[in-house]
Amino acid sequence: MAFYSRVSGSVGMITLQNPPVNALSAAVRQGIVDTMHRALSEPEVKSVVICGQNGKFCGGADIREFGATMAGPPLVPMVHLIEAASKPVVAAIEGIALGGGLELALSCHYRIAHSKARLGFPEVALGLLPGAGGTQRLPRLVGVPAALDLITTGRHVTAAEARQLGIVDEVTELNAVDAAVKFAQSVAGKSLDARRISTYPCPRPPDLDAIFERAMQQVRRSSRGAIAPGTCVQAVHAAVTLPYAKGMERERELFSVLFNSGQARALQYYFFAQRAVSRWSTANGARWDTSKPRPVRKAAVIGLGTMGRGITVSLAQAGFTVVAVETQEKQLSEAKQGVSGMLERGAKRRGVPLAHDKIKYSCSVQAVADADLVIEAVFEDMALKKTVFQQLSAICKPGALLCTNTSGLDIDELASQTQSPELVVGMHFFAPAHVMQLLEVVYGPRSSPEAVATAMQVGKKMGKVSVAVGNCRGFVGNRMLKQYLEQAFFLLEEGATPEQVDQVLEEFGFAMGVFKVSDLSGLDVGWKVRKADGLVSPASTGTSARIRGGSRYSPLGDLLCERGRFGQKTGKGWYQYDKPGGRVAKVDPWLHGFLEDYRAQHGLVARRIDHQEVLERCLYTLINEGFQILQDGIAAGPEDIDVIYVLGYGWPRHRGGPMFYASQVGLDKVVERLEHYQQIHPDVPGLQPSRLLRKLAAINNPAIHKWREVIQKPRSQL
Ligand SMILES: CC/C=C\CC(=O)SCCNC(=O)CCNC(=O)[C@H](O)C(C)(C)COP(=O)(O)OP(=O)(O)OC[C@H]1O[C@@H](n2cnc3c(N)ncnc32)[C@H](O)[C@@H]1OP(=O)(O)O
Repeated sequence: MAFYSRVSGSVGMITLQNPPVNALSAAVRQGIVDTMHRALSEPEVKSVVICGQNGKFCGGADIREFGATMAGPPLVPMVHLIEAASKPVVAAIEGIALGGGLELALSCHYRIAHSKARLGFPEVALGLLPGAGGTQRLPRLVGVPAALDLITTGRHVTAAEARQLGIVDEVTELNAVDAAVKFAQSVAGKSLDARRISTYPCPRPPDLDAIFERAMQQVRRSSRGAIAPGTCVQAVHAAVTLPYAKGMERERELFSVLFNSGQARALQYYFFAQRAVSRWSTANGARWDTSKPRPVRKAAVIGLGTMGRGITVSLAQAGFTVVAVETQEKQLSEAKQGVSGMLERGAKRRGVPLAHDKIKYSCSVQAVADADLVIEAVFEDMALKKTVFQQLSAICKPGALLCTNTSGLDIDELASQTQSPELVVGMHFFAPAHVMQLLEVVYGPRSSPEAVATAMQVGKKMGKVSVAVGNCRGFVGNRMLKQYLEQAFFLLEEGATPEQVDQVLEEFGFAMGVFKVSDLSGLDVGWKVRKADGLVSPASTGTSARIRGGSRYSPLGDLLCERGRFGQKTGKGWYQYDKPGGRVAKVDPWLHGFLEDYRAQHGLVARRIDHQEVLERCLYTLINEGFQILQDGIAAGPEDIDVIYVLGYGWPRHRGGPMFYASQVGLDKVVERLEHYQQIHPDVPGLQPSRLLRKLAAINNPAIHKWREVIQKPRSQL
């Protein structure tokens, strides 16, 4: 709602009240309309201030209402009522003015912002455009290039930048509501003719066509199939080419297309999914609201390879004191240089102070003795990790949390090397660890709720989106990825090429196809793991080179590694590069010949594989494993999986994540297609639909938020 009060005798004050962000729900919109009428009808009131309760102006339209039937007064007539008011209306912007909140502010005649406020049009991230006049008013106020930038990227601007752009009239370090009241008194009775943004002509720079062409090219490059950014450009174009009223009609038409799109539904689902994962729960019943984290001031990192360096930087930037350990002098000195460079670049980019003094380097593991939390980031080798955990258990102070950055090894096996297995958890960062937002916090059967809560809290302080997951080979992300990779290899055996598979996946919206990613991360990484698992050679002589444990296996990746083709780092992998370390993937005729020889050697006849088969086999097996993970209680809900895939594996956000995507395709269709491929490839277990997937499909595809009711709680692992 919005409540009305009178301050200093002549100022009508309208306060938005809808915690936590004063979103414009039906009740708030109704409240604004009612209180505006009241302020305009009271003769003593000479001017009006609109503000938000609890230091937040307004977070925009109430996203929770988007799925429901529209109730209450619509936003557009509401903002027109304010702009047309005969008394000056001043927006007092504290905290945030986002989306519909900024549109509300732009309909006011003046805007006063607190210096810490952030303003923006983030609708594009929800698959929308600013549909309450934002696309028509902003270009009139700040010009076309700045409006295109803000509306198509959704970026938030500081109060200082908003002042520079002309979005706000004044910035104050003091109480913005008090400042707005004073300001409102000072403009009472003044003409409002020059203050109604909708009456401004839209600036027309001479190179207008080129500006729009560039904007379209830019969004096409960055949007990977998302429709909202390009539609935002079209709406701003209408502001330049049409009179205001017609521009508003065009904005409404374009908004309606987006609002009713599957992409908007996916992005809005994802918005809430990303917030839902912080309310974690584990298979044995521990929960975010009943588990208290331990205080962590001093952290330590063991092993300063690529991952360890990124983790060190991220911890230091988050304000932790860090002990960084690398036992070899030479590697330690290289790591120091590497970390310093990363910190300097980070400080420059983010305009924050350098965090060098937060880090102490050492060659000795003893240096971590008084750390509250230690993250082991040595090579992915169980024997080595076990030794490190035995050492840590002997050295660290009682109560210290011992974490491993393994990307898939057994957390419980590591915990069993220590005297306090309840204090062992996985903290699986994604490369580059100081950039990537995702953190899988992996609890073993013996990890205490307090240990999970502490790792989740540390991740949050590091600016990560932390997702709590159970302990199994590959956890959530890499376990699902295995199925996806496997299908991609099988498709090559059957007649596809890496570029064909990648093109299909990139058209779907992945930033890079599976083979390009594999070249980027290094083919040798998976090879080492497969070797350690004893997969690289057939179990016994006489067993087919393409069978392991009775199931189909493709040795293609192993064969490339045996030839020294590790991807970008060696200049050759699934593609060729102009030099080792080169970035531009080029089709490699050698690889095509190699695939032909391989097929001939194994009696495989290449066939034409269409787009649909590539997509279905790669995605549906990955999704199927996701259902198996839910069934096993490794992830608490589909949101956890979707957030992991969007933030860690480049799944296109406008498709919501793999589980949401499956819900949109229809679970019965996913089952049907998996069964179809399973009949053709009975030796591929990943094509066998999981029990949970079948169960959900059989009860008529319940909405994704209902799945948790069907997922059986696995028995406690404790
Ligand atoms: C005609 C249509 C015209 C306009 C369309 C729009 O206005 S669309 C909405 C545009 N606004 C946004 O996109 C803002 C979205 N919110 C945010 O970016 C952040 O929440 C925000 C406001 C920067 C605050 O961030 P913070 O990290 O402090 O908190 P958190 O994100 O965890 O949010 C706290 C809870 O508030 C809920 N919430 C936030 N914004 C909205 C909203 N616009 N509508 C409804 N609910 C919102 C959020 O879900 C959190 O609640 P939770 O229960 O944890 O999910």
